[in-house]
Amino acid sequence: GAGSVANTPEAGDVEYLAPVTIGGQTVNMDFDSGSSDLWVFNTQLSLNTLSGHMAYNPAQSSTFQLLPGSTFSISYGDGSGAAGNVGTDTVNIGGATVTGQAIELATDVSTSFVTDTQSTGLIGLAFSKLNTVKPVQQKTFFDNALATLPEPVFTADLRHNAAGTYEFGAIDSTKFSGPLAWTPVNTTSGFWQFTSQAFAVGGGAPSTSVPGGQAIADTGTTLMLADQSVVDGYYSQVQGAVNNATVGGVTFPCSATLPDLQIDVGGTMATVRGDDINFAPVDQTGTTCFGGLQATTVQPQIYGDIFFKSNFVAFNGGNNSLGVAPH
Ligand SMILES: CN(C)c1ccc(C(=O)NN)cc1
Repeated sequence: GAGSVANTPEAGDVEYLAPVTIGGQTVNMDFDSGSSDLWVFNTQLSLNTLSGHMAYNPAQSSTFQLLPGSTFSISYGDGSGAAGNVGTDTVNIGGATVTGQAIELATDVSTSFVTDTQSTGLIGLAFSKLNTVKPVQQKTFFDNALATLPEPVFTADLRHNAAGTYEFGAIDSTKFSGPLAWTPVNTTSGFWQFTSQAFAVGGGAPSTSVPGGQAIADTGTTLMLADQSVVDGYYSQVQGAVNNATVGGVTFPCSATLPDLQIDVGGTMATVRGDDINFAPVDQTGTTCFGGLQATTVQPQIYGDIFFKSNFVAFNGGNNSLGVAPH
């Protein structure tokens, strides 16, 4: 059946957590459409590492089974990562249930995961070809659930500083305005990748072509990382915007009025609200603010939570497409 859970932004909308029940144990996890491993903090980790975290205890689950000899090791775009061993258990997300789901048990996690005490791990929702388990690659929760879901979809409804929803198996049309604009997904990279070749600022004339012209929909990335041409074009319209090497990206006066960004998603222009591009102050005085839109020098571009705060997104694993609408 379908399943729906509330998600909650951590402070500053840095990441969005939602409850997942594994072998009867409910933990909060980071739903990540930009990776394909489900890994958890668990009782194998040291007490120091576990301090402040919830943890999954396989010994307390009557349905846990170890996968002997299986290991995982994952690293993310920001240099963070985790590694460990693997078992299977029953996973239930708001009623959507999978038995025999690969549960990757971290025995090593990088610092940023240790300090992020509200998160018990990640649930990867990209394509299973990116899963890192060896010797036998494992499937994502969504892949395993596909055949049993009423509709082969999951949806992300992320909001600024407010509860939203992750839903499996249904599209709740009360969560967005107007029709969903559907775009085909190129699954070759293993990401939810689509064509994004143009942009406009504050309703101005659309740009011509953005180099590379590809982007992925990634709920596990906080910001929106776009080609330099998009970043330059956008911030040229923001008084006082500068590339601030010290803080590592574009900043502007917190008093600036930020224009909306229109960005191509498979041929339809989606809007990212200017307010959501004012990400956070960089100093205690709240004078200088850090942009939610930043540059990436690599392709594809990464449309993270900044994009999702203005756009409801449906991920269709039946025909490999993305549906986008303002919310
Ligand atoms: C350190 N943490 C919480 C991360 C979580 C997710 C990611 C990521 O790139 N997801 N697509 C990176 C880091």
